[in-house]
Amino acid sequence: MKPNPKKNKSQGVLIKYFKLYKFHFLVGFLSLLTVDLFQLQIPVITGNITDGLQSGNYEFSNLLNQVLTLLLIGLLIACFRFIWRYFIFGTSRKIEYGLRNDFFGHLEKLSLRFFNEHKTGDLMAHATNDLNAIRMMVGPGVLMSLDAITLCVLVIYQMITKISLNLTLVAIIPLPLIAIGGIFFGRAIRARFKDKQEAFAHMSEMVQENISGVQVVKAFVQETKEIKAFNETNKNNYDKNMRVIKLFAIMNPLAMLVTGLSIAIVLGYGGYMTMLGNITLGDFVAFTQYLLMLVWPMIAFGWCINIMSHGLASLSRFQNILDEKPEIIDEETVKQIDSIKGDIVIDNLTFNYPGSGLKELDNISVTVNKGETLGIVGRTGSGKTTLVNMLLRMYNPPRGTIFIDDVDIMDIPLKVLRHSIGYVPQDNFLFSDTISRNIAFGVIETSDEYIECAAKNANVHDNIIEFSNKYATVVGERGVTLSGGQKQRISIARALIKDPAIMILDDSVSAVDTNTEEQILNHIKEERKDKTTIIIAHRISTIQNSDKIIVIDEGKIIESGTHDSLVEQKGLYYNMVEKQQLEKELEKE
Ligand SMILES: Nc1ncnc2c1ncn2[C@@H]1O[C@H](COP(=O)(O)OP(=O)(O)OP(=O)(O)O)[C@@H](O)[C@H]1O
Repeated sequence: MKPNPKKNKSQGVLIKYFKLYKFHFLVGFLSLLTVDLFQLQIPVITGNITDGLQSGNYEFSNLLNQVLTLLLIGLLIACFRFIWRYFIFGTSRKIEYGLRNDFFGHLEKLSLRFFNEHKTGDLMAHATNDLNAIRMMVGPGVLMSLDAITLCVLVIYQMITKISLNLTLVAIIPLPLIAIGGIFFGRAIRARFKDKQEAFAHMSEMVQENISGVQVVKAFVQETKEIKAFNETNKNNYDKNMRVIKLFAIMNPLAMLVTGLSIAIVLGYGGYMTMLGNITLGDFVAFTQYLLMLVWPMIAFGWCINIMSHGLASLSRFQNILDEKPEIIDEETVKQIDSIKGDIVIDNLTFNYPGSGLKELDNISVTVNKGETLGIVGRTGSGKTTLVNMLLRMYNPPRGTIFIDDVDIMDIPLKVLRHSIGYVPQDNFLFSDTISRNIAFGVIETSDEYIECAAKNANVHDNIIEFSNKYATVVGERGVTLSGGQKQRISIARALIKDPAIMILDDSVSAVDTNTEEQILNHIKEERKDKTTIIIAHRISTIQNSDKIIVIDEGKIIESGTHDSLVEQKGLYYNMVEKQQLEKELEKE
C-alpha cells in the first residue's frame, strides 16, 4: 500500500468513547473495588474462626455470626459483580457499536482511490476481527487489568498490615518476575497478533473474491487451483495463529510456576513463623488465603497482556483506516448552489490517475448546453469512463477545467452535483433488495406510480410484472437472478426516477437488442427534452441521434461533430460505422 501524503494521525479513536462513557466506567470500577474490598474480609473471618476454634472456648453463636457475615458478604459480592459486569461489558459493546458505525460512516466518505487500494475482504476483517479484539481490550481487558492491580495492591496491603511485613516481602519476591515477563511477552504477542490479523484479512479477501467471482472460477474450471490456493492462505492463517498460541502457552504456565513458587515459600516460611509463635494459626490460614487470592491477578496479568496486546495491534490497524482523509470534499471556495441547470463546459481537461504516468485524458474541450445530448464513442480504454469520473467528481479534476452553469465543478457542493446527475454505471450494480427499492435508491420520497413510470421508460416494466413478486422481487447479490439486459434497464430506471439535470449512460444499453435500445432512447429523448444527457457507447446506433458526438482515442478528442458530419470526415468514426454495418449484414445472412 502506498503511503498517503494526506494521512494525518488522528487522536486516539477510543478517547472519545472513554470520555463519553466515563460515568459507566466509574460505576463499574467502583463496584469492582467494592467486590475486592468485600473479598478481603473473607480471609479475616476465616482467620477469626480458626483462632476461635483453636482457643477452645468459642461459642456457637459466634461461629453462626461469622458464617452469616460470610453469607452476607457472598451476597453483596454477587450483586456488585453483576453491576460491574453490566456496566463494563455493556459499555464495551456500546463502544464496539459506536466504532463500527464510525468505521462504516468513514468508509462511505472515502474516495474511489482508497477502495482501489484496499480489498473488500481486508476491510471486512477490520470491521469484524479487529473490532472484536478492540472490544475485548476495552471491556474484559480494562476490567481485568484494573481488577488485577487493585486486588494485588489491596491484598498485599492487607497481608502487611494484618499479618506480617516480613512474610509478605518473602512471599512477593518472585512476583516481579511476572511483570518483567509480561513486558517481554506483551511486545512479542503484539507483533505476532498483527501478523495474525493480516493473515485473517488476506484469507477473508480470498473468500470474498472467490464467492463474487464464482462464475469465472467455474467457467474456467479453476476450482482445484483455487482450493489449493485457499489451503495455502488458510495454512498461513493457521500458522500465524499458532505463533500467538505458542507464546501464550508458554506464558501462562510460567506465571503459574512463579505463583506456585510464592505459595511454596509461604507454606515453608509462614509455617515456621507459626511454629515459633510469631503469628497465630488463624493468621497463617488467612495469609495462605490471601496468597491464593493473588493467584487470580497473576493469571489475569497474563490474560491482560494477551488481550491488551491483541487490542492495541487491532486498534493501530483500525486507526490507520480512520486516519485516511476523505479526498473528495467540498473545498473552502464552495458556492451556495441548490440546483444545477445542466450547461457543461469542459476546457482543456488533462488528467492522470494517481500513480499513473500516462495522461488518461489529454486536453479535452467540449461544450454541452442544457437540453442537448452528447454522444461519446471510442475504443476500449480510451478514457470515456474517466471523463464521467471527472463529471461525478469521483476523482478531482484540475481547477478551471470543468464548469457547470459557468461554475467551476470544484466549487459546486458535492451533494448538489451528485444529486443532479443520474448515472448509469457500466457494471449496473444492484443491491440485494427489492426491485422497487433498487429503482428508488437515489430518491428520498417516491411512489409506486413513479417507480413504475421509470421502469416503463426503461422498458423493464413488462419483465418485472412477470416475476411472481413483481416489484417486490428481491434481486440476489449483485442482481444475479436477473439477466444482464434486465439489470441494465433497472439501472436506467434508477437514474431516470431522479429526473436529473444531467444524465450519464455509460455503455448502458449494450446488453439489450437494438429494438429495445431504440425504444429506451426514444423514451429518454421525450422525457429529457430540456435536460442534458451524455451517452457513452460502443454501438453507433446508440449515439447517432445525439446533438454532438465526440470520438475519444488515447485520452484525446480526435473527431467531433454530428453523425452525418463525422461520417463525412471518413475517420475513426466512419470506420466504426462501416464495421458495424458489415457486422449487421453478416448477422442477417
Ligand atoms: N482507477 C484507475 N486508476 C488508474 N488507471 C485507471 C483507473 N481507471 C481506469 N484507468 C485507466 O485509464 C484508461 C482509461 O480507462 P477508461 O475506463 O476511462 O476507458 P473507457 O474508454 O471507459 O473504456 P471502456 O470502453 O472499456 O469502458 C485505461 O488505460 C485504464 O487502464
